[in-house]
Amino acid sequence: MKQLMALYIISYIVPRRKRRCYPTMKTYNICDPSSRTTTVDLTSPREWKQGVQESLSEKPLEGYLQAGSLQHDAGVTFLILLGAYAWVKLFNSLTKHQILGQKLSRKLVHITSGLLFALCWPFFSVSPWARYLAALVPATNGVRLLVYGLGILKDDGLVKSVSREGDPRELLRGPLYYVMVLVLCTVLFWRDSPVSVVSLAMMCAGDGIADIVGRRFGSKKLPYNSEKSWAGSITMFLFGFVVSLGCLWYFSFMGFYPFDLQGVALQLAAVSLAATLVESLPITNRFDDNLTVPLTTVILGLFLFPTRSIAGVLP
Ligand SMILES: C/C(=C\COP(=O)(O)O)CCC[C@H](C)CCC[C@H](C)CCCC(C)C
Ligand SMILES: Nc1ccn([C@@H]2O[C@H](COP(=O)(O)OP(=O)(O)O)[C@@H](O)[C@H]2O)c(=O)n1
Repeated sequence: MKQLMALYIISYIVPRRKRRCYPTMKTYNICDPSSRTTTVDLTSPREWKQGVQESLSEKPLEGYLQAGSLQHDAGVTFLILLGAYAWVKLFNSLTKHQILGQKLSRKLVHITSGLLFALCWPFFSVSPWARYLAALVPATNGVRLLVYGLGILKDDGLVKSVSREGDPRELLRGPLYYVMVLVLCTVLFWRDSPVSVVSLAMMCAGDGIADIVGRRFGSKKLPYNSEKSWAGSITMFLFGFVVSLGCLWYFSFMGFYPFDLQGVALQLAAVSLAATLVESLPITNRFDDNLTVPLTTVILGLFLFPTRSIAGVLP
């Protein structure tokens, strides 16, 4: 019985539509249900950009899953909301049983939550409202952070797993900005552009690992910022680059845009370097990293990566 339930859930989550297939190699094919295929030879960043524009210029498949889309997407949203609640609860339990320290717990939630959320995007249908249903997940968590951060309700477990010192008002800064960025990246860029996942990878993985490594191994401070260290910044650059690359590969594997290592490596390195430099600046007291890092990535990413639309509207 349990196996049947598991099979039903998995079959429910993975959209019942033919995935676009981009083999992770020099060329990729767009194979959509009308069995039209386009093969573009990707040998340079320009070709990669042209290839992505062409693949993204395909009209969303009309009528595909339209009938079942809303139910499908609502079901996926509900499952992710449950997952989000359980994920934070898990870290609350690890902190409560002193398996994880509060600071490390917060950073691991910081690194994993947004990435796991973005990795669920392919399970939504091609419907135009999918992104808005998906955005309900971070938006709901934002309301939760507001309610507990303002002290309207109390949840010591939530506060302990996402705050540094256990002060509920901490939820109204970093964590709240974090979920706001998730909402904006979901609604504005969704699966239409690499900018969304690269921005989340830099905010979640890059900025998150900088804290963990920097606190432990950051004895050599930066010349222009005694609060930040070479170890933290170098790790942010490298980990942010690798996780961004992994996210692009994943979305290519799931059929959303082609992946060409040669085509994206330089762009990703530039974005990761820019985000790392901004994060290292002595401005954290006035501008939270959870805003400056994704903002830097989006601005540079819009110039470097092809974007089919912003907020679902052709530019
Ligand atoms: C602790 C967090 C940010 C703090 O950042 P910083 O100030 O230390 O730089 C992250 C807060 C996460 C939030 C409470 C929960 C977000 C859940 C997410 C939208 C969905 C995750 C779903 C997935 C399936 C686990
Ligand atoms: N580039 C960096 C970033 C953080 N860190 C370390 O991590 C701590 C927290 O960094 P942060 O203020 O950016 O933390 P969040 O604002 O990301 O939560 C810093 O006080 C440093 O000890 C570092 O050494 N180098």
